[in-house]
Amino acid sequence: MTGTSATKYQAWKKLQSLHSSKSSKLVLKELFASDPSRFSTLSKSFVSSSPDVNILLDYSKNLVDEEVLSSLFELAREAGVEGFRDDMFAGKHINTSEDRAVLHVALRNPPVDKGGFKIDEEGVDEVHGVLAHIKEFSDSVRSGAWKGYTGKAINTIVNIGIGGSDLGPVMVTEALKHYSKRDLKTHFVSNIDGTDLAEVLKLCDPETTLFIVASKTFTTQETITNAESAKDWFLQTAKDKEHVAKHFVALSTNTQGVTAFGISESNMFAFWDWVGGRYSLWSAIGLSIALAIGFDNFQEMLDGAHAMDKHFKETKLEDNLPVILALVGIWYNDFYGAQTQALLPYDQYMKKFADYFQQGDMESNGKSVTKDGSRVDYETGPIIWGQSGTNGQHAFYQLIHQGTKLIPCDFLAPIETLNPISGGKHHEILLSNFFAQPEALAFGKTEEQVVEELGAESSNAALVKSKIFEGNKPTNSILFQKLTPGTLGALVALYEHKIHVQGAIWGINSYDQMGVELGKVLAKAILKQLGNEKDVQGHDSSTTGLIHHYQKNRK
Ligand SMILES: O=P(O)(O)OC[C@H]1O[C@H](O)[C@H](O)[C@@H](O)[C@@H]1O
Repeated sequence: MTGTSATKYQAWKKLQSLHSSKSSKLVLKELFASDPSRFSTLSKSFVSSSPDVNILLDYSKNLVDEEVLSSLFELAREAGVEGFRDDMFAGKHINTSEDRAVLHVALRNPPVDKGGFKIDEEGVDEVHGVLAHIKEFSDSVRSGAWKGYTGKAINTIVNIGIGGSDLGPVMVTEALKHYSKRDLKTHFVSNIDGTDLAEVLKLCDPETTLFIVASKTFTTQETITNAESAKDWFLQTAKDKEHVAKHFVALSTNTQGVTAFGISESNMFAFWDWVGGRYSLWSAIGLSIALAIGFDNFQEMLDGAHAMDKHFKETKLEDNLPVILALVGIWYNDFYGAQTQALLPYDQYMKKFADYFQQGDMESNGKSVTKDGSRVDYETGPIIWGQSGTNGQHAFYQLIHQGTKLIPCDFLAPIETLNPISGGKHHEILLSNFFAQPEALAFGKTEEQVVEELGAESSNAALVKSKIFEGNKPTNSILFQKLTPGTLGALVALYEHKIHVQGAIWGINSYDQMGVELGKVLAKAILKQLGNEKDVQGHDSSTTGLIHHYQKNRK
């Protein structure tokens, strides 16, 4: 079961020996040549009718054969992935270090009599009440019924939050911009750097701006400081503290912190400790999303995620999309030594998708001890990076094609564009690139092809070498129908569950984030010492030197 060191599994040992014995033979060109049905065998669909979602995962361009794949599925079984998944859905406290359930799936779960899972955990029965509150509030702001202190409707939303209280809403409001109410501007302030807030405030009118203070703990220094400064800015004009109620709402699990800040409980949208920050966009933290795209679209996103939850929970491992993504990822991460994983959406609306999963994946699986406290002797979470195609092609793809590093890539694209301008010409060009890149990465270009192409110039041996593409670079291609709220919900849930499966196999706790604490504690101690050179105590000479340099040179 999870908590076990992954190297102890028989299947892990088998995969190690398979890697040594056959990795040189896993050549995509040959694998495809010897099996004309490779695509149909190694591609799987996820289809939902309500909401309408259709996602095809083609994983045939991976360095795997039947034996490797079946050993990977054996690994998942041996590691107890199915039981661990069921424990999550049942509300067991799988976040062991914090003794918490992990129930982002409950946030998008319909009522049990409408086909939802039965989940027993305190707070789960409050989920639909909070959603109703989100609906009521977002409807009233969007319709103009909610008035600011001078009687004007709200036309600007500022979400103040950081990490999971920022990245999800930022990514989704961008991804679903097509569905948004354009006369309601949405801004996000996260950084403690005063520039972030100052630049956003320049775009705001206190009479028509609504601030959402989003913080699970309501203790996060950046968020509370930004929220206090926003309140001061607001009161410079509004004067009376009573007016705060019309312009500030809070999203939090900490009622006491919220009321101490001056926001009344009726303007607070609650969630629960079993919602991890990086899994919280489905909760009250999604209020800015509901405001931007309307509650019905927000609900459709939840429904799309729930459809993926059902797929993950009920589909056998071999046909289970999150499991497949997780296992091929482990193959490269732990046996080929790949350090990173690129997410490359060929959809401009999804330009923040990789940024979002940097926190989603790296904060979840950036761990080096197992749940039972042993140091792992294998690699855990990959470095996640990427950006929208085709921009990436003109920036970093050179290294993916011809560099020395193995970079597994996920390509994602919609079949239908939401903006078929110029008769759909742009989309055809975009998709031709989406098809071409994985093909080029897999099959490359041989020396013979280069020589033939170069003709007379082929006597220049260095030129020939520089134009060879070795190929055999692995990719997944994910083709979905259209970027609807339901589809986005399903895609995000797909990657969430991929992270869960990988964490289960590595035996680590994907649901705490102890690694972000130390820097915060040190910063608080340093903040107290910044006033006076004499107070700078207890640091190494580098840190002391840097602080003194700052103190001597500040104006
Ligand atoms: O929502 P908050 O409590 O303000 O937390 C915001 C963020 O704080 C930390 O950085 C955590 O590592 C993140 O997981 C969390 O999302």
